[in-house]
Amino acid sequence: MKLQLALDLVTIPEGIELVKEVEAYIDIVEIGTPVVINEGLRAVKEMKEAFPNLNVLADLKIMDAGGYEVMKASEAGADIITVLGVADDSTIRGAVEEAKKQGNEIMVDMINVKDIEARAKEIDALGVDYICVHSGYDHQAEGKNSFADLSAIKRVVKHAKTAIAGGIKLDTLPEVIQANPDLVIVGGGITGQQDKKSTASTMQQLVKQGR
Ligand SMILES: O=C([C@H](O)CO)[C@H](O)[C@H](O)COP(=O)(O)O
Repeated sequence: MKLQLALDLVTIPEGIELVKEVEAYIDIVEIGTPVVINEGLRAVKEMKEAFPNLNVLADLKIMDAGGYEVMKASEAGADIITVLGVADDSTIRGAVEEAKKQGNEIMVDMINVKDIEARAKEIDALGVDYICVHSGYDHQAEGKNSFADLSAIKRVVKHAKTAIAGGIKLDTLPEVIQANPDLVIVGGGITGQQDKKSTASTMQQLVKQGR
């Protein structure tokens, strides 16, 4: 099981400073959608240059032009790129094809997918690398989480790795780990803490106890 840090509400220099603090405790650093909107793919490039040994995920949440957008993110240095589960199969196929060419990985974000189990089964057959259940900021504001969705995809996904994101904090991490995802994604649960280093370190220890 691995830990991904999501950077959403920071500038590039703030993100780099933050990763310096917790680099030893994370496996993947995510350039969040708001950062890509504010700063462009330059944020991916600068993060990869600053931390060549970390995997960098570009959270583009691709909805169309899968192949083209994966190509641009790959040029910027992304190792993993996100595509939406609600996108058309042709978009996901294009993204997978391009990522394979570039030696990168595709994560499908299941945010707002209504029939999680059925769609996860279809997406798994498209050859993606990760399927991620996700309660976004707006769902979190309504008190929702994705813990049940994680169990649902674990029942049907046979090939892809599974991931979970959305409002995960130190106190809810043990429940997440029990469901045994391959990857846990944490944003505010680390970036919003006073002591980011010790929070990330404790989270890493818990995640490592999972498989
Ligand atoms: O993808 C995300 C969200 O849609 C905003 O871009 C976040 O990276 C994801 O939710 C993880 O962040 P936290 O919810 O703060 O843990």
